[in-house]
Order: sequence, then C-alpha cells, then structure tokens
Amino acid sequence: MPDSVHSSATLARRGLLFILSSPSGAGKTTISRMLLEADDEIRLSVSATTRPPRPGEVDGVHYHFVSDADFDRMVEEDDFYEWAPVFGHRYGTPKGHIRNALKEGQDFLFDIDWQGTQQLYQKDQQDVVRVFILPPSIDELRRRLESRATDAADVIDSRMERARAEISHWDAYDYVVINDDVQACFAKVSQILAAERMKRQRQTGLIPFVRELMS
Ligand SMILES: Nc1ncnc2c1ncn2[C@@H]1O[C@H](COP(=O)(O)OP(=O)(O)OP(=O)(O)O)[C@@H](O)[C@H]1O
Ligand SMILES: Nc1nc2c(ncn2[C@@H]2O[C@H](COP(=O)(O)O)[C@@H](O)[C@H]2O)c(=O)[nH]1
Repeated sequence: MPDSVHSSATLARRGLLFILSSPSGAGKTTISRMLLEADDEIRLSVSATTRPPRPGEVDGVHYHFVSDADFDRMVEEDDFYEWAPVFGHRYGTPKGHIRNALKEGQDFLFDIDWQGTQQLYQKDQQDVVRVFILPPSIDELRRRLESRATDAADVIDSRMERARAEISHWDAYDYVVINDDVQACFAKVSQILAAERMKRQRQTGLIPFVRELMS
C-alpha cells in the first residue's frame, strides 16, 4: 500500500457518543451487542440501574446493579452525565473517563432512553449521534418481549403501555431504523456509525494531513 493511502487511513479522529434508543423490546440491546462484538473501536457505556439483574446479566458488564441508596449517593455526588426514571426504576450514565477517552478517538455506545438522550445532547451536541430503532409493528413488539421471556407478564404489559409514548420521540433523533430483519438493521446501524466517523469535524488529523499534501 502506498504511504499516502496508509497514513490517510489512520488519521487521528475524535470519538463519538453513539446512542441507540427504542421502545422496550424493539431490539436495541441485540443490535448493541452485535456492534460491540464486531467493532473494537466502540465501547459500551455501562449504565447504573436500580433494577434487579435479568438471568444472564452480569454486574459491571451489562449494568452496574446498585441499590436505591447507592443511586441516591451517586446523584448527590454528581457522578452522572444523565439519569432518568424508566419503568419504575432509575438508570444513569456514570461520567467515568468519557471526556478524555473521546479526545483519544474512543467511541462510546449508549443504550439509553429518550430522556437520557436529550440530556446527553444538551451537554455535548458535537459528539452525540442519535439513532432510534422502531419495531416493524406493535404486535411484533409484544411478541419479542414475550419471546425474550425475561420479564413477568405485568412488566411486559407496562412496557407495552409505554411503547407509544416512547415511539412519539422518534423525531428527536438523527437517524431512524426499522428493525425487521436483525442482520439488515445491524448493517444499517453499522453504516451510520462508519459515516459519522468520517465526518470532517471528527477527523482531527485532517488539518496536518492536508497541510502536508499541499506543502
Ligand atoms: N429483528 C428481530 N427479529 C426477531 N427478534 C428480534 C429482532 N431483534 C431483536 N429480537 C429479539 O427481541 C427480543 C427483545 O430484544 P432486545 O432485548 O434487544 O430489545 P431492547 O430494545 O433492548 O429491549 P429493552 O429496552 O427492554 O432492553 C430479544 O429476545 C431479541 O432476541
Ligand atoms: N436515561 C437512561 N436510560 C437508560 C439507561 N440505561 C438503560 N436505559 C433505558 O432503560 C430502559 C429499560 O432498560 P432495561 O435494560 O431495563 O430493559 C431502556 O429504554 C434503556 O435504553 C441510562 O443510563 N440512562
């Protein structure tokens, strides 16, 4: 490969905050896990939650499962970028070391709701990319929640009741993708991520590179 091609392919860039939201059961966790597996440059922002773990969920990997008292303390100590009550529990994004890592080109993936998306966007418009996942139909949404078999019937009912309210926020997102076929949806979300990484303002290495080209 010629030097010029090689160096342009490895230009420094700023990381981004890639948000996936959807009504419960539309598939954002599924798509998130596929992205994390396929792409080394993006890391999950692990939220804290007061909800109990589902079977198979691991503390510190899928969520930080905390008590109400711990969550209160984190709020008081200003540990969150954003937090919100969702489905009777509280969820929040710990600040961690996101700001410094962004400068180094690390991307972060957020599986958060519309309230958290609004708060993150207000704090950091330039780095945030907002993607909303829609189910192909309301019947299919219920079918997915039931087939996931992780929630009791009353929990599924309450999530279905909230679905229309969640969907009403679709137009506060930069991209909207219908998750009918999971592979097709994953491909579209991956394309969005790839295009956003290429945005001129994120490619911090472009100025010295172009200067060199023109010298
Ligand atoms: N395109 C698809 N076709 C069929 N089933 C799907 C598809 N996408 C996801 N699923 C299944 O639907 C169920 C719900 O998906 P998932 O847990 O990813 O939803 P979610 O949006 O993250 O929900 P929540 O907000 O409750 O965490 C899972 O059992 C998943 O395997
Ligand atoms: N505002 C935030 N919303 C969050 C966060 N982490 C998860 N979520 C959202 O909560 C619901 C329910 O999630 P579940 O895992 O219990 O099914 C879902 O919409 C998530 O996107 C967060 O840190 N902040």
